[in-house]
Amino acid sequence: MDAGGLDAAAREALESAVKSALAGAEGVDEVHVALTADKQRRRMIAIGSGKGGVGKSTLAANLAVAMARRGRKVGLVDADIYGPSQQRLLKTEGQKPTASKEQLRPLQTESGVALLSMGNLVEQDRAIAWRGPMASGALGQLVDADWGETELLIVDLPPGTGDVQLTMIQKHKPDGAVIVSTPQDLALMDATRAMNLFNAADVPIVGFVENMAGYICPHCGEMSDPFGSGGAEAVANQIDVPFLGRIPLDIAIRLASDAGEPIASGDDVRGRAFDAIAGRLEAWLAAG
Ligand SMILES: Nc1ncnc2c1ncn2[C@@H]1O[C@H](COP(=O)(O)OP(=O)(O)OP(=O)(O)O)[C@@H](O)[C@H]1O
Repeated sequence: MDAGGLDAAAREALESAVKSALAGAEGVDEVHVALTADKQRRRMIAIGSGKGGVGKSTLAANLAVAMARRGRKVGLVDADIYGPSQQRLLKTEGQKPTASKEQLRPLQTESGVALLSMGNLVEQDRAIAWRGPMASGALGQLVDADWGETELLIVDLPPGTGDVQLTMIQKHKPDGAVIVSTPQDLALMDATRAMNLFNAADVPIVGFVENMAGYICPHCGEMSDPFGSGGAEAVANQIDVPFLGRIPLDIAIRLASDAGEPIASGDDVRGRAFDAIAGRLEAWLAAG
């Protein structure tokens, strides 16, 4: 009996339903139920943004960690080939992935997420001045690595909507895309452009995330809105894409990232906003 996709409680319920249905049937002395789970296909979710610095890498790292904490086998590809940062966010600076049969083996991070970042493959602080085809080739090696049991691959795309991004999206065809934006109008225009890029490649949009939505003062805890708030949700509603959640601008989020321990990996309440988005992504994956 295939129990793929069922959690422990649902498996138990299925098992006892089968047992009670067969109990007492003629010729049946004992009932043994064997449940198998088909190997789940790997799903790839791209995290994109219309422009740089809006928190795409922060979201990618925290979402990966939050999904891993929800029991998923998660891998993270830092496709931001020109400015990789995941090696820092997931504390693997200085580590080098190994390779077998010409396939890279991802690094295992303390946060439970497998990682491949260009930042672990090229010398630190050396600008990567690659042309498009070389960048695409490098990305291919990261995506087609030996991801083993990984069920969910999160891809942190380079910022913007240029050729490199388009080639990546067309070639590797993610199952869905999450778009990050800050609340200002200009950033939102860029986010809409990013959405069009995915639409052009027939990649479904999982939804929009608004980052740096309100500033929480570390001294008094009061919230203010330096960049405004609610813009991404309004745009998402206007263009009829789901709104996945809002992350406040909070110094604790940056400090945790800089320390290589994404805030979603601990018990800090400020990690909950990422977990809520992970819950929505989980629901999207379950529906697809
Ligand atoms: N919600 C937040 N609160 C506080 N700081 C944040 C938040 N989100 C991101 N940051 C910080 O803002 C900076 C930019 O974030 P990040 O690197 O994630 O952006 P990005 O969109 O991936 O940028 P890039 O274009 O360089 O790839 C980082 O220093 C990060 O720690």
